Amino acid sequence: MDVGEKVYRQTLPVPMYQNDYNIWSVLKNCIGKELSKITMPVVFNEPLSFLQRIAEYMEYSHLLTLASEQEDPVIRLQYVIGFAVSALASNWERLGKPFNPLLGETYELERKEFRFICEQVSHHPPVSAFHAESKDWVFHGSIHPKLKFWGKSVEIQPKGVVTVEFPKLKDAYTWSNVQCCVHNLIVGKLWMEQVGTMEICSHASGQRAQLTFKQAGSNGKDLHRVEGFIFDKQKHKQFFLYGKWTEFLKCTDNNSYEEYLKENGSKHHSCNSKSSKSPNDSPSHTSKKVLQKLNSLKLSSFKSMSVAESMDDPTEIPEVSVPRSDSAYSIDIPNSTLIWKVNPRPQHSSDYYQFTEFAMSLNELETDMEKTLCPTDSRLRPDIRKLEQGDIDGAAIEKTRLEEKQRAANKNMKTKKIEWKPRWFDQGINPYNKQEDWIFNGKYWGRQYTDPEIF
Ligand SMILES: CC(C)CCC[C@@H](C)[C@H]1CC[C@H]2[C@@H]3CC=C4C[C@@H](O)CC[C@]4(C)[C@H]3CC[C@]12C
Repeated sequence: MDVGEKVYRQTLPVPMYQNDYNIWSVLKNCIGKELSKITMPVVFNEPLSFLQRIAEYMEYSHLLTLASEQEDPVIRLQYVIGFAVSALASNWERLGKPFNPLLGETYELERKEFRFICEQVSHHPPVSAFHAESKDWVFHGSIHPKLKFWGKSVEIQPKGVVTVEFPKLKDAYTWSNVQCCVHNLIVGKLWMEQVGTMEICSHASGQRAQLTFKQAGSNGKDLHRVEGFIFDKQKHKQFFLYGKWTEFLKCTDNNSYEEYLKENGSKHHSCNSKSSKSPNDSPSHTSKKVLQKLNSLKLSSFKSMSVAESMDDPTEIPEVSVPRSDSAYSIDIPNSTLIWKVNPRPQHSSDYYQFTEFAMSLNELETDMEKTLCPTDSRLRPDIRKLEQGDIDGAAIEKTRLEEKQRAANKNMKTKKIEWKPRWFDQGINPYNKQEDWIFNGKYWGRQYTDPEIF
């Protein structure tokens, strides 16, 4: 470490309260609701706001700096892909629910390499917009998490676009996030996977990468696995990428990969046209046994779920168990380079909501920070602070108070016909892929806040 480099907190004030409540007893009342309307008892929460959770994308931001230093656009693209995959790593085993951000809530993070700001720009539907910048790159986007219940599992689709720009290089990349599935809502131990296809486009070079986040599969052998290709402008496969979003990402040229396939064909034959189709075209089906259980729970709001469509799928793993990844299956293809590797979790992580070291630091009120912090910053939320300190009852009281305060404020605005306007982002169109997006207005760091009182 450099002398004088800032040290951030590496743990929380107290270990978490270990609850053994059944999540289904709460969730059965939430079927069909959107994420911002799901209120769960605070014991299911982790002491972070969803805005802080988005800031966790930044843990491996050095990959963007590395990318900005590359002259070869295809190597640059490799690092951008590494960054996109690395941004998901902190989700591994994180099954606590982050706090729903209040409308107008903000979260800033200033680190040596970058500064980051996130704002809750809409409450119904919930949309969070973020913008990070360093001297070499800009990373921004908006996220609207959409929830879909499938009975024993829930699928969360983080709608929205993310963009990386290298202004000096006049280069830009966009992609959208894959889906996140949480399993075993009714019985068994919760577990999570990221599934779907991620397409990363380089708008300057016309190159494109397609990555498949695989479903664990019937024997769990593909648990957390990511695979895909970089295509050149003529749509020829140029590089093969492989790894796990929880561990690492490697890259090799397509010739080495094909050579490897010829020699090891039967052992490793994924990522053909069949599996590169989104594995999530058919979300997990609900088996008869589970259906019976659901019926016995007499769910009134059950109509909104499509559970009856395909009742038993014999190929499916029983969802009550957590699949184990077959690490022996880890492949190492000749001429590979390691693009990204995960930081190990702190030893005490399981007593602290499975947080990474980076996550542990996010709610820290650093010395003198209060003097400059925007009054709507997540760090100043009393419910999150109380949970972090182990005061479950206090956190619950504060959480209810804040939610009621927000409801009253919304009602008040409605009667006065005032429309909420986010302070730091404007609704606009993404210049690269023309999708709807939220654009940073640049004013936050001037620190002239005209803050609404939300806490
Ligand atoms: C059972 C249900 C209702 C509770 C699940 C709560 C947790 C596990 C859910 C709720 C919202 C989810 C997040 C919503 C959006 C994103 C952005 C995406 O880029 C990575 C995954 C991530 C960060 C999800 C991780 C899992 C998540 C935090």
